[in-house]
Amino acid sequence: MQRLYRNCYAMDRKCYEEYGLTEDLLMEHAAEGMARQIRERFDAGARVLIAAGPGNNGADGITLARLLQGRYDVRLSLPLGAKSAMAKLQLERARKVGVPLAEAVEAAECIVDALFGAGLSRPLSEEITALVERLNDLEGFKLACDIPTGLDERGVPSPVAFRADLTVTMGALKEALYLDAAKEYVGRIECVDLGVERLLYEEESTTYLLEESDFLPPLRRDRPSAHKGSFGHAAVFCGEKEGAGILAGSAAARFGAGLTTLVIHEKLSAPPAFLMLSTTVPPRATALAIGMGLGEYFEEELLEKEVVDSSLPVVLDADAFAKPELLQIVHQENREVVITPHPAEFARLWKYLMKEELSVEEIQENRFELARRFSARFPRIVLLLKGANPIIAHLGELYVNPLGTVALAKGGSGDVLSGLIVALLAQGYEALDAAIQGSLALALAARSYEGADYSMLPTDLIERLGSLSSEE
Ligand SMILES: NC(=O)C1=CN([C@@H]2O[C@H](COP(=O)(O)OP(=O)(O)OC[C@H]3O[C@@H](n4cnc5c(N)ncnc54)[C@H](O)[C@@H]3O)[C@@H](O)[C@H]2O)[C@@H](O)CC1
Repeated sequence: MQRLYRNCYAMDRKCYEEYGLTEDLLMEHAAEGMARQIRERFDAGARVLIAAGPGNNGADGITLARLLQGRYDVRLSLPLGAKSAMAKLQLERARKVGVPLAEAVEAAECIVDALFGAGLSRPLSEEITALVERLNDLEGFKLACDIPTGLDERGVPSPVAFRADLTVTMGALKEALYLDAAKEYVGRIECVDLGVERLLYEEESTTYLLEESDFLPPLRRDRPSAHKGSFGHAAVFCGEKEGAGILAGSAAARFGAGLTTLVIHEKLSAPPAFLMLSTTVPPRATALAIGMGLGEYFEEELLEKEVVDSSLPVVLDADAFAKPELLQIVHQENREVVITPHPAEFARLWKYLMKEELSVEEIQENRFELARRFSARFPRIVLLLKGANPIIAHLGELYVNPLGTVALAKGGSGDVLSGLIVALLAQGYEALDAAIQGSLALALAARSYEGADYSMLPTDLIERLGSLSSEE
């Protein structure tokens, strides 16, 4: 797990005030971090085009030009000149070592975007937009300095933003790089130390980035005398769209629940043989999941009695967010509760609980902030806000999972996720751990799928659950 920050200003200040470092020193490390990435990828003589802006992001780029000059065929483009004091100083140094200025943007094996970073404060002009488009159209490897040009401090992209293969970010990881929309632009992300170890640079944070190594597969069955009752009993409500409930139930069984029952309204056509059926929650159930394909089958009274009045850990998903009777659960703060809305469902939930209308676009642009606000209002509830980079919120802390792939963009992935979470709740995991591990398992299962990304089925995910490891 790594820490994420809204910005690095306070930590930069600490470097100056407490550690006696200078801006110059920090910048040298920033540029050296980029140079290292380039040296690892390109032989001497390769052409490197660096587009540098007027501020300190540009100054990082100009410093990089100096570091590479002599070994590479460097071209430095300064479309807006050098304006900050550091940019001017770095340009003077770059000139002295003979860095050539590019008249126009020209083809290169490596293209570095150092136009704007953390300081982007207004929309890109037409001239810069056209420049970024030209850079995007070039064929070479694309490296963004700190933050791709065009992403604002939240990570919201301008209509045109630099599309990087690699973003080398300075000092610490920023939330903006992990907004869903930013995933189109950032490419791989590497963080560079700025003259002190990251441990000394970083301050406390309440936001974390999940990594592959955080995944712990469900407990192995290492007690030979154990029986099915030792691994919990997941009860999954299976409603109108019965496929959703069957997927969730199958995922729960595959992810280790000792018993899984589909709670149904009437007979199912052909449930998998390993799932049991019941019209009520079995008395020995240890966790519930409800909402996936639920529709209108179940009477309100039954839901109240079997789900709301129960104290069992519960996952609420999909249609559950359209049922006020089920949403009472969000106020049951002594219960293990995981809610897994996608942005449109979160909008509906927000309106109901917070009495405020939000569009899906507003939610997507402010995912971190809204997840924080939700958690401040309902601290005990575990929120898993779905998206390209799902955010899990609990007690004011956020956990971001960047590991999922676009292969998951298919109906049924969310049903599998609910199944994973309820399987872990049934086995006794706390809600936060169940949400984190379920989310990681889903992402790792998708990454281990070898077919074309458009072809993955939810059942492919379920198949892979038995062989997941964090080394994948
Ligand atoms: N301690 C530090 O401050 C460090 C800063 N570093 C670099 O400095 C960057 C931040 O530098 P700055 O704060 O100077 O910010 P930027 O260089 O990102 O941009 C600020 C400059 O661009 C102008 N500007 C903003 N939006 C514009 C727009 N749409 N069109 C035209 N001009 C626009 C501003 O007026 C200002 O002159 C970081 O992203 C990072 O690359 C690194 O060198 C590490 C240390």
